[in-house]
Amino acid sequence: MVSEGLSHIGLDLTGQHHVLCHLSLPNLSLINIHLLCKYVHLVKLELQHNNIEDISCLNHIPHLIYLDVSHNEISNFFQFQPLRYLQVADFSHNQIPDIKDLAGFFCLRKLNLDHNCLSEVSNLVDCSMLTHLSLAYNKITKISNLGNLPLLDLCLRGNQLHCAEGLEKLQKIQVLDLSRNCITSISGIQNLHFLYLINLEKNQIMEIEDLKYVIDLQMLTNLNLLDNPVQKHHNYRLTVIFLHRSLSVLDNKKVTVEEKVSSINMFDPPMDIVGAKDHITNMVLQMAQPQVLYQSTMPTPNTPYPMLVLTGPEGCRKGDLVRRLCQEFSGHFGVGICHTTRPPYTGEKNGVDYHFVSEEEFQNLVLMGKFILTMQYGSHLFGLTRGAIEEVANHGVVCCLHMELEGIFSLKKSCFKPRYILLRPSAIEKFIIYMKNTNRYTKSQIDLAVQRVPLYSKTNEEHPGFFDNVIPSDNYDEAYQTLLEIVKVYMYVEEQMEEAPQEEAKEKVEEKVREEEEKPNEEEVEEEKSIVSDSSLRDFESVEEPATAPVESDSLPGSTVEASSAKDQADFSCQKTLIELASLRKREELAREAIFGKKPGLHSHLFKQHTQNVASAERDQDPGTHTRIRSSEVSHATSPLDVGTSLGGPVEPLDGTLLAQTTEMLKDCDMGPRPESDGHKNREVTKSTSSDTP
Ligand SMILES: Nc1ncnc2c1ncn2[C@@H]1O[C@H](COP(=O)(O)OP(=O)(O)OP(=O)(O)O)[C@@H](O)[C@H]1O
Repeated sequence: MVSEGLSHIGLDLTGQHHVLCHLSLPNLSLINIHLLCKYVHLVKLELQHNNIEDISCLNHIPHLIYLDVSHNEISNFFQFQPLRYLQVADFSHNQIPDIKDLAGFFCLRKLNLDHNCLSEVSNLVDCSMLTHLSLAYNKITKISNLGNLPLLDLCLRGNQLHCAEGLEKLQKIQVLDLSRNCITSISGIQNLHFLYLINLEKNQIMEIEDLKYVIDLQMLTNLNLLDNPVQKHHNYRLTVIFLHRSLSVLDNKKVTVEEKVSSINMFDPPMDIVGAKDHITNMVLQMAQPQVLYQSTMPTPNTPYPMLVLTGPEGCRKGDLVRRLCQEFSGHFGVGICHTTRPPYTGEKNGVDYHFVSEEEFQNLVLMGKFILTMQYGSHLFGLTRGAIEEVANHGVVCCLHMELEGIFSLKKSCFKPRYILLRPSAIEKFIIYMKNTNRYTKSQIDLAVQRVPLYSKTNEEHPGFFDNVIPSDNYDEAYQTLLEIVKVYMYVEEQMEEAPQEEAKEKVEEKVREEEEKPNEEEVEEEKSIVSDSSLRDFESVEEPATAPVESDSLPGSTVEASSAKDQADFSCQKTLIELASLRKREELAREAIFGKKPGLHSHLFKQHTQNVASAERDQDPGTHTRIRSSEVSHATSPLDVGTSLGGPVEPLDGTLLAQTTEMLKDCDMGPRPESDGHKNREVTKSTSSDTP
């Protein structure tokens, strides 16, 4: 029987004789193997699935490298002289109650003691070559005595462990199987940085929180938490995938790219996703409501309603800056008052600083589709309603707002095209001191604000042009002065802010325009020349209209895609003669007056560019180089037209052509106002209007 099991000819230790060095005798019901004492040259011995109890004959086989005595009846583990060359030993499926001293087994690399009766791990610390140890299905209750074995692979499956403590020093370990135990906490594995596979199937891990110990394991790609209570958690899989970005297999199932993206979008969505979601939500809710035509903010195809938005981390005093600007230049700017669920700070007034509402009220407003954007900041909700902007626009002034970055990402998706100014604290220490000194902010608020400072800088770096300007916010007064300079340029308000001289200049221009209208056609070219040379006119039109390409005029006014910002228009507007500009401006004013039903106020001068569509439709291009204004153009503007007013004020004369164009434009977009005016602030129309479209 033995001779049949022998194989593999090799040299004996002297190197002079050939010997058969492998012996395999499995499944033979062997009980006594004493005979093997004579086979001293064996290096590999396989005796699995027999009935062997005594293996002391191994004392006589000193060169053994591989030994498999699994599935026998051995209870005296390693009761033989140390086999100093033994590398692989399989003693699984026996009845071994404890591990004897293995100090002499210098070369032992793999030891399998599965399915025995071990209640603890012991006597292995001297196995300085041991890389694979399997102790599955024993009765081990505690991981101990593993010292700093160079283990790469440890299996403790099917024992009675309650925790993972005791593994801390196994710094090289790569594969850890702790499945089928009663483990509730995996504390102890957090520093095993080479782990790439952890099997925790069928344990008692309850909370996602318990997984914090694996979060820092950068090499971990395969985690099995099957049959743990934690799996019942809402969004369990995406949560784990999010917490551990390098996982490629979770619960024996491949982690897909879609899951990775979804998990990030769910738990740490990029700002543009947050903005887009917020925008879509608000738009869908808005569309479920009867549609309203907002007149005051209604952009022409090329001219957006002017708005100014200050952003930056909480505590950079953007709110104060907005309020100060609007107070000092109330004729030009008005604060758009947002809603919030946060309680008012000392001195804050409802309806002035915010509309302070309860969470329930806020949610109701959300469901009513009132908001253009919402965001949760800290534990409070903030939101900007369409009405808040309209309120300011009705006064014919620029709407000023302040908000966090998420708000901007959402607002950028809307039809509004504000100017965005970033207030950036560069001296963080000073920023913190200011926040502390106000006694307004809690520590966590300060921490959050400080933590978000880099977010703004990063957005500014990664999205060039995202903010129109960046102002250091370290010094409040300097920041205000810089802001003033900037808004003058943006909003064309320099003249109006400095008032008298510009007003005069404006009047002069208007006078010239009137004169122009009254003059016979043939004199126009001459007159144009004289007006161009008028320096006061040049002052009034101090900002040049940039050169351009034609613009598509069939865009949906106010649509997310089409409404172009004043900034964008710089690229599209025509080079016009000064007289033409003056005329256009005049006619634009008249059109506005008709729509608003009142003098439009200064903000019509705050538009950065002018309605090129109107211009191209209205002007009569001379075959020569000059553009002529038909005298009829302006005189038509005096024909009275009965249009319902948003404010119920007197109806001003309107240029019929322009109104027809506007109505046509609205019709094109399926959003024409109802013929009968209801005299209310806003009129309902049947379809989506100038408000945002998702
Ligand atoms: N509708 C909104 N959308 C997004 N963010 C908003 C909105 N309204 C206010 N915020 C922002 O929420 C944050 C908290 O508002 P809060 O009024 O408490 O700030 P603050 O202490 O006055 O900050 P700051 O000094 O920067 O004005 C601020 O950054 C504010 O700009």
